[in-house]
Amino acid sequence: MIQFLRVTGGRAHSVWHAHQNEALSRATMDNNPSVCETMLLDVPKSVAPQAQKFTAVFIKLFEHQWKTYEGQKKVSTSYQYILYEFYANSNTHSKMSARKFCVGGNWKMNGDQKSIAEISKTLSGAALDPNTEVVIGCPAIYLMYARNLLPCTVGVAGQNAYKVAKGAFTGEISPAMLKDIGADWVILGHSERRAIFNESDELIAEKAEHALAEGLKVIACIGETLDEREAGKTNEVVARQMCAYAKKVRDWTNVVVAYEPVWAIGTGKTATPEQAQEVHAFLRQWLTDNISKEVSAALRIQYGGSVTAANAKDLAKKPDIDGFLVGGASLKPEFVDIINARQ
Ligand SMILES: O=C[C@H](O)COP(=O)(O)O
Repeated sequence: MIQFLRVTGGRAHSVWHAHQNEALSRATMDNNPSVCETMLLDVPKSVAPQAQKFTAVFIKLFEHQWKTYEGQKKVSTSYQYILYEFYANSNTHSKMSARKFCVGGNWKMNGDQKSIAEISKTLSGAALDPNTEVVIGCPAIYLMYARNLLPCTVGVAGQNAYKVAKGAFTGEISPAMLKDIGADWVILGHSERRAIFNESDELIAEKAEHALAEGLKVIACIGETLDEREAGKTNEVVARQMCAYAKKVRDWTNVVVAYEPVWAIGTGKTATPEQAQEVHAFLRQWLTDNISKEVSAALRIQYGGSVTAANAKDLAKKPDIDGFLVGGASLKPEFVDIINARQ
């Protein structure tokens, strides 16, 4: 991927270079820098759509070049600096985008037909970052309704599913049923299921095993309580929860882990980006040590717990945070900004 982006970036830059003289002379003739800017911005769009993320860098490149062209000085120094920044930026971005950012909205036991229609309208009318995968965890009774209203690019998740396909399990739903009505994901092991409905690590792992076998993708939740954090047991707790999943999950391709510190859920008390990153980095290392380097590099780890539009951007900058699982804010228009946090 890094090599691909280097090549793409390099190719886009070569074409930019080929156009810059013409652009600058046109701008000079017209005495109008915007002519030059328009021409240069067209280059990455036409040559390398994959490199559109670097548009901001091209604007910067243009600005520096224009200033130096006017002043006829330090052209090569600023040019080298900008190129350095361009490639540094490319590498950072490629590392971050190796795992597709994934934002889940967990509506929990909220919503009715009217509010679901409104949220769906907001999401349908918004420009959602195409580099972010979006999944909505909807109450089971509204899943089909939401599926029909949400943009087709948005996945739909059940918030629970039992560990067998069918039978005498009054009140339960199965992964097969979720798939049958168009859901492609299921959220399992949420702390509310663990605390209120007494779901054990083992039951949650069995549910994950069965859901994966039925072809659903799984958001596998983990996270420590406040007491556990204060007792210095955060790593021990999340490792125990991961161990339970690992006993049942053979193929991690369709799994996203959601790290949700229980003390941050619905409390307005978000983990700082540093606190979240620390646990995510621990999980990444745990995956390397206990599963494989490949799984560790590819598995997406979401952060959940009082994520809002105000804190999403800073959290999203952390290298091991690959998305969010959002509760309250996913019911509001600000969910769009959370989806677009990496932009
Ligand atoms: O599944 C989502 C989490 O429980 C976070 O909920 P929250 O964003 O309302 O804190």
